[in-house]
Formats: sequence, C-alpha cells, structure tokens
Amino acid sequence: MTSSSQILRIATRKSALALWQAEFVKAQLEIHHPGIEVELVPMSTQGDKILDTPLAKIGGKGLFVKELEQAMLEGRADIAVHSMKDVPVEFPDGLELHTICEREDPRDAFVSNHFDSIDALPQGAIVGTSSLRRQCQIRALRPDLDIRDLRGNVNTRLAKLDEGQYDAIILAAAGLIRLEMPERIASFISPEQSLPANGQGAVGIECRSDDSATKALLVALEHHETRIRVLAERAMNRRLEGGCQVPIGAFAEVSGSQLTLRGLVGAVDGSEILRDQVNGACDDAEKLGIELAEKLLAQGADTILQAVYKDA
Ligand SMILES: NCc1[nH]cc(CCC(=O)O)c1CC(=O)O
Repeated sequence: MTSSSQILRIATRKSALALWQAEFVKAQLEIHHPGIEVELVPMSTQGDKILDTPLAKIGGKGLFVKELEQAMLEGRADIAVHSMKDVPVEFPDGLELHTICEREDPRDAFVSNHFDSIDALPQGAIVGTSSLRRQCQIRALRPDLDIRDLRGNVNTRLAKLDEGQYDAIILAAAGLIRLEMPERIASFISPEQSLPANGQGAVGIECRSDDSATKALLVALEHHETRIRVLAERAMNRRLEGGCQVPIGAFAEVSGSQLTLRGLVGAVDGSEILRDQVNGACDDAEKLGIELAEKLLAQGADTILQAVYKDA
C-alpha cells in the first residue's frame, strides 16, 4: 500500500476459487484490522485464456500469476492471493511471497455421480484429470482405466462430469470444500494412493518487497505450521527443478517439532514411480526438502523427469 491510498487492493483471477480465496483474505484482513478498506481487482491470466491445450504442453512457468504480478509491480494492486500449488518457485525482482495462510484439506478428492472410489470403478472407466501427478499415480493403481484430459476451472470440470463425459474426475478436495460443495466428494484419496502436489490446499499472499505497510497488515494471516509444511514441499520441488505441471508429489506433515516429508516422482504412464521420505526437525524444513529431492534423484528421478519434459 502507498501512503496516499488507504485502500488495499487484491489482484485476483476471476475463477470462482480465486475469487473465494481473495474474498477470504479480504474478510480476514477486515477482522484483524477493523476499519481497513479492501478492494478486489479481478483480471484474466494467460492460463485462463488458453483452454484447449493440455497445461503440460503450454509450458511456461507462472501461467496463472504473471498478470497479477504485473499489476502489483505497476502499483495497480497491492497483493495477490494464490493457491500455493500454482505459485512458481521463483519470484520476479521486487515481489515476494510474504504470507502463507492456514491449509485446507490437502488431499485429492474422487468425484463421481455413480462410484464411491477408484477401487470401485469398473474396468476401462473414463477418469478425467489433466494433472500428470494424478495421472501417473492413478495409472499405477489401475492400469485398466481410461484417463483423459480435463481442463477448466472447478465448475467447468464438474459440468463435464455431469454431462457424462467421464465416469469420475479427480479434483483437489480443498477447492470443493471452499466452494461449499463438499457433498461432491465421493471419497478422499489417501496420500498413499495419490500423494498431493506441493502446496495443495494452502493459500499464499504475494506483495511488493518494499511495501512494509502492507506486510505489517498481512502478518496476522500467517499460519506457522502451514508455512513449515509448504516450505519443505516447495524445497523438494525446487531441487528437482519441477514446475507445477510435472508428475511430482510432495506432502509434509508436522507432529510437535518434527516434520515428515513424503515425495514421489513418476512416469506419466504409471510404469515407474519412485517414492521416498525424510524425517527431521521443523526448523530444517527446507533442508529436508532438498535432502528428499536428492534421495529421489539418487533413485533415478532425473531420467524420469527428462523423459516427461521431452514429451511435453
Ligand atoms: N491447478 C488448479 C488448482 N489450483 C488449486 C486448486 C485447488 C485448491 C488448492 O489446491 O488450494 C486447483 C484445482 C484442482 O487441483 O482441483
């Protein structure tokens, strides 16, 4: 925020989930800072405009965040609210990820109008997901299923399911819970069956590095345990040089002062999946993430990831 404007402006995408997240941050700021004025600045990003190509093939990091960052750098907005899962590992000069809010359920959700779980699907059933991470894990569990690409925001994906284009689809549970559609979740998929993406279910807030007035307001929204978990997960991804569209899972849990981080790298066809985990002190979250990435690389993660990038 600049001293001349007392209104805090939130740059946000226009999808229902992005708007929910921005409204959530607005409401939290208003609770913690009575009298504050917060305004949403909705905008379309490149990722919202290209709807007909599988995300993995578009490539380019930060497809969903570039326009929001430009708005902050140009002073048209003060903060941007992101799903941590979609936030690139590096930030442009002048911007930083300042705040990580409390995590919603990080698991993947099995969504279907006819079946209760992946195990209950008949041979050859059609499952929609455009996430390489979900594809590879589901193929490993059930090589017989017909996995097809599924793009669009949460409501678009649900509509495609309801039209009968798929027997089931996989979505982040967090999105369905936030959009007040928990009844759509036929079952939660355990991390053993589908390890979540790094940052899944967590919301992060980005702002200008030199904007101390805004930072002071954001501190109240910080959630320490979520930060520790997401730091470890992102550190693993960063060491593997994985963008958000790679068959990589990373999931950290905290118990007291201890952190357990599980990681996975898989071939998209599910023919090969490497898994490993590390334990250690929460204070070493990032170190543990790097350590786990190196264990996976020692198992051959590099070869798998190179093949994915070549195909994309
Ligand atoms: N990649 C799209 C995206 N980004 C964040 C969420 C869900 C909410 C979250 O993880 O915080 C979703 C949809 C999905 O994966 O089903």
